Amino acid sequence: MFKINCMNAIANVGLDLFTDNYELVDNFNDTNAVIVRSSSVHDLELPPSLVAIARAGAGVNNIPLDKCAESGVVVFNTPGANANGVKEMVIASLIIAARNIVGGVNWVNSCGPDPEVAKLVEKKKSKFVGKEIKGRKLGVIGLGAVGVLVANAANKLDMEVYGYDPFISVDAAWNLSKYIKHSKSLDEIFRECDFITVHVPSTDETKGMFNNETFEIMKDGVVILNFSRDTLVRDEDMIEALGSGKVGSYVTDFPNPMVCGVEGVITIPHLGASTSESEDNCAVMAVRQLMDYLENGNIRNSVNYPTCDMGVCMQIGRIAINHKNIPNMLSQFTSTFARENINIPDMINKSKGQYGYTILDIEAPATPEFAQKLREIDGVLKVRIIK
Ligand SMILES: NC(=O)c1ccc[n+]([C@@H]2O[C@H](COP(=O)([O-])OP(=O)(O)OC[C@H]3O[C@@H](n4cnc5c(N)ncnc54)[C@H](O)[C@@H]3O)[C@@H](O)[C@H]2O)c1
Ligand SMILES: O=C(O)[C@H](O)COP(=O)(O)O
Repeated sequence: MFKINCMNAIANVGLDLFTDNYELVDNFNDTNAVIVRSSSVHDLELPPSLVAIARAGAGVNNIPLDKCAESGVVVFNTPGANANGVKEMVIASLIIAARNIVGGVNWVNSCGPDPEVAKLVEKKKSKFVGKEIKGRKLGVIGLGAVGVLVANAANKLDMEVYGYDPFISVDAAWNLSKYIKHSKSLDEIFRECDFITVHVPSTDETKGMFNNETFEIMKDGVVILNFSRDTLVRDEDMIEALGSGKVGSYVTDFPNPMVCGVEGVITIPHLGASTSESEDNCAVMAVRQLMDYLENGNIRNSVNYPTCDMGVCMQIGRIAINHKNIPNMLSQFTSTFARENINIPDMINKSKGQYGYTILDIEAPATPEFAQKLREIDGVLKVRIIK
């Protein structure tokens, strides 16, 4: 029986995939696997029973990836599963910002049940004249699952779209419309664009990429959309840039005490992926990946361990080993079985950065004694008996 702890509400269509061999538990401390959305895992002690964390979503900055890898805990995410939800929100936000819709709606609401409201609206609506997005320049920073969809959709709305992503994947490049201008530098995006939307992960490299220096390069009145993470923007610099008119409007999906209520900021309560479709997609993908890992040892869409797929075990036994990516691991694993005269008809060994993963199918039952011998090898982080 596998114990699963959901740290956030996860869509039933995903949870319903769990068979009788799974139990949903409230306690993080003796769970085998966790499903999480944006709750932070950083300050939690990882229990020895924990083997995997599935992020039902894209961003994994709420999970201590290295600490997990070091404890043999595989972290998964669900690439692309919520991208359409975010794309639609970005397109809505482009128009909301260009047309001062929030300002107009707030003003009408402030009129209360005034019997003259219809007349008043016609008299005062000129205060809320906006601009159309057609023909205006949009810069898309990060052309992954979300960025590509945003770039293509904005192009179909007749915007002139510039895209920047020095690490673009082959798949993303294939999916990108030929009408997107390829920017080779961030400066080009900053210099040329009327609207800039950012779709990169929060990392040490992307942290604070919107700051006084980069605002300096931008056009006056530029509109910035942030559906990635608040860490990408240096808030004090943003507030200054809004005050001086350098930035015309800042739409962010990540309210924090610095930007909430500041004039020119449109704060959305992290709703980019909050659609029933995105929630369902993420839940189904997260649960399928977890089940394949728990039942077969296979890894798909992990952010801290390599992709590794041996299908379903057709041999008598299977053992999965999370370990450091260092010399001599494999020979130590195979000799553990050779000493007992046990054949290994199939195996796979993959690595990602500092970490490695090996699945061994053996012609004998995988016993706790074997597992213990493997655990004692230097560099081994976790050993699981799959079958
Ligand atoms: N607001 C929401 O609800 C919501 C939903 C989904 C994702 N997100 C955020 O958006 C981010 C992107 O999501 P995604 O699904 O497109 O992820 P993704 O991994 O598919 O795409 C990220 C892209 O950013 C690129 N990139 C990385 N560093 C870069 C840099 N320095 N400059 C330019 N490009 C860079 C990568 O090459 C990749 O193509 C996530 O990491 C998450 O933080 C937010
Ligand atoms: O990174 C993501 O996938 C988004 O920020 C969505 O987060 P959520 O699952 O908490 O809505």
